[in-house]
Amino acid sequence: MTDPRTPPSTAESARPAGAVSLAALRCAYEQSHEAILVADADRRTIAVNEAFCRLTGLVEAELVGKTPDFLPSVQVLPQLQAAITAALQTGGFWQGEIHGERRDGTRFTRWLKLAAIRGDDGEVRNYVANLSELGSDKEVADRLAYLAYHDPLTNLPNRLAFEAQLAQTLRLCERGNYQLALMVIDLDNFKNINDSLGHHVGDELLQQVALRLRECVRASDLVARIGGDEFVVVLPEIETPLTAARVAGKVQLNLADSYRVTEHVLYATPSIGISLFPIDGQDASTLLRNADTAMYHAKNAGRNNHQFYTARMNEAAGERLQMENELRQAVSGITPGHCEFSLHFQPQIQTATGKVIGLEALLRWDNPTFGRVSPMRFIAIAEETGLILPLGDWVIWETCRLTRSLKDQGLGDVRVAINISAQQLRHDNLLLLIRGALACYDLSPQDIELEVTESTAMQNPEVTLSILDQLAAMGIMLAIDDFGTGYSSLAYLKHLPINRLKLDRSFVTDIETDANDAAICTATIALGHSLGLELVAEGVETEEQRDFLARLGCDVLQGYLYSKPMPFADVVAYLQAQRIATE
Ligand SMILES: Nc1nc2c(ncn2[C@@H]2O[C@@H]3COP(=O)(O)O[C@H]4[C@@H](O)[C@H](n5cnc6c(=O)[nH]c(N)nc65)O[C@@H]4COP(=O)(O)O[C@H]3[C@H]2O)c(=O)[nH]1
Repeated sequence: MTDPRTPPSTAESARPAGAVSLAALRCAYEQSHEAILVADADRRTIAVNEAFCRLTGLVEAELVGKTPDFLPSVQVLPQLQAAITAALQTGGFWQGEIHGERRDGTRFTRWLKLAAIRGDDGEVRNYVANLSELGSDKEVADRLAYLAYHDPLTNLPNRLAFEAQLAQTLRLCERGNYQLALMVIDLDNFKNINDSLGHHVGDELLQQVALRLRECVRASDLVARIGGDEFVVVLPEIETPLTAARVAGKVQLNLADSYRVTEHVLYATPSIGISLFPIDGQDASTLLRNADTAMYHAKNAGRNNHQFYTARMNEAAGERLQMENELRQAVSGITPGHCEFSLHFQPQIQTATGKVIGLEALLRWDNPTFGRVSPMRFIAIAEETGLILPLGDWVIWETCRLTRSLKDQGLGDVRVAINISAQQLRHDNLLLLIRGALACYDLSPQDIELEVTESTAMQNPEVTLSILDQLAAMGIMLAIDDFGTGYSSLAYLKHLPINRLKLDRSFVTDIETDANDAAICTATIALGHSLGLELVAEGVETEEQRDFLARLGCDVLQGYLYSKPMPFADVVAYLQAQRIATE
């Protein structure tokens, strides 16, 4: 199959050079029934043929030297204009249906083919626009082929075109004994950007990414968009895997640069998975599956990196599936007598007094097959599968039950913080659920606090704001967790009804040795205070960190220096010991 982006080859390319005179070409151009416009590299009209003048009702003299763009009487929608520009830059060609108006006000519809003509140095010399009637079998076929094989946003080949071209390239590689590399590229953070800044920003970002990707590879390499923020690059005939690694490095570097979209400066680093033909697969679907697996490993390895597929990764994928099944069973098997989940609690200490003023509830999962599984791991799976909703409900009810138990033991002067994930926050029943659990255990809203991560708070700002407003109106304290790791700005946060910022532990860890981290902590504490927020530092492990944070005026400290998260029975003993010590 031919790339539908490729302009149909001219008859000239099949003839010996010089066989067609310029005069003959001029004549063909003049007598063509199709309206033709030729522009220079700055998109200023140089010439139009008679058919063009007939179509538009304009004369050549009115058009020559004129911009904007190719077709003065044709209205091109702004989105279409961006797509045309992107297509001309990436593939040198665009075609599609357009609507225009003649001088007399009547309207016309035509099929436009637009080609960028480049000189030997690769620079654009001219643009040629060709407008033909819709409706001939050939045009309809061209049009359908174009739409079927293109991603309309970036004008890159779509998944269908990619699969067909990859299959064809693989046959050539097989015959020629060549190696081929397939890269799956996923944008880190794209969902965040799309959710928080809107689809139009997301769309434009994807168009810019498509352009940068094309710039990273040769014209003969295939670049396609196969899903929302998922792109693929195929490098045929590579000598060694090192070539693929080099290109991946280049893609990382290029894509990691900032993007300017409307008034926003954005960052969207890539996670890249690479599979190689023939060692990682002989056919398109195996290669794609394996590159995808490698891409997930790149994401887990901290994003913004590339990973080559290895057979070991499939074992890990198998393990991931098994864990998902176990988690599903564990969630559905929660009964009063049997539960693989439990809550641990970590104290929060008031810096000024050294008193325990709060606890953070942290979920634990002990599974017969996997043993104790880190929440970083199983919560990610629970979020991907939707299991976080029933699991999160359980955490809320269990926290309230144990908070009641603390009160009954005379230890009720601490507020207990609960982590809420993005899906829970946006689920209709959250408010009802919290009201129900508080009422059931005879607690007041001030007995608990909800923590949402910075990135959760940034998603769908309008919806988030409305939910947080309702929670705040109930009298529930709200904290932003992992602060400093996401995209938010304090300017946005000041509109949220929050009480606390939790400084991410990655900044606290190196607070004494890393000047940047110290500066971030200092600035965040000062700015947070100026917005009337309380600052909580997470991950305080040493006395030096404690003293440093105390000097900066951090209000509350939490970390191994005071205590690791502990089971409920231990927390009761801990609080009792604290109480005796301070009495
Ligand atoms: N190295 C070090 N680590 C410290 C220190 N102090 C506390 N930590 C750890 O830091 C994490 C703090 O919780 P988080 O930021 O909310 O991060 C939590 C939270 O995002 C998530 N999580 C835990 N429980 C729940 C839950 O019930 N619901 C939801 N949605 N997420 C939860 O899992 C994450 C990890 O939880 P944990 O493994 O319990 O890890 C906890 C805690 O054990 C320290 O001094 N040094």
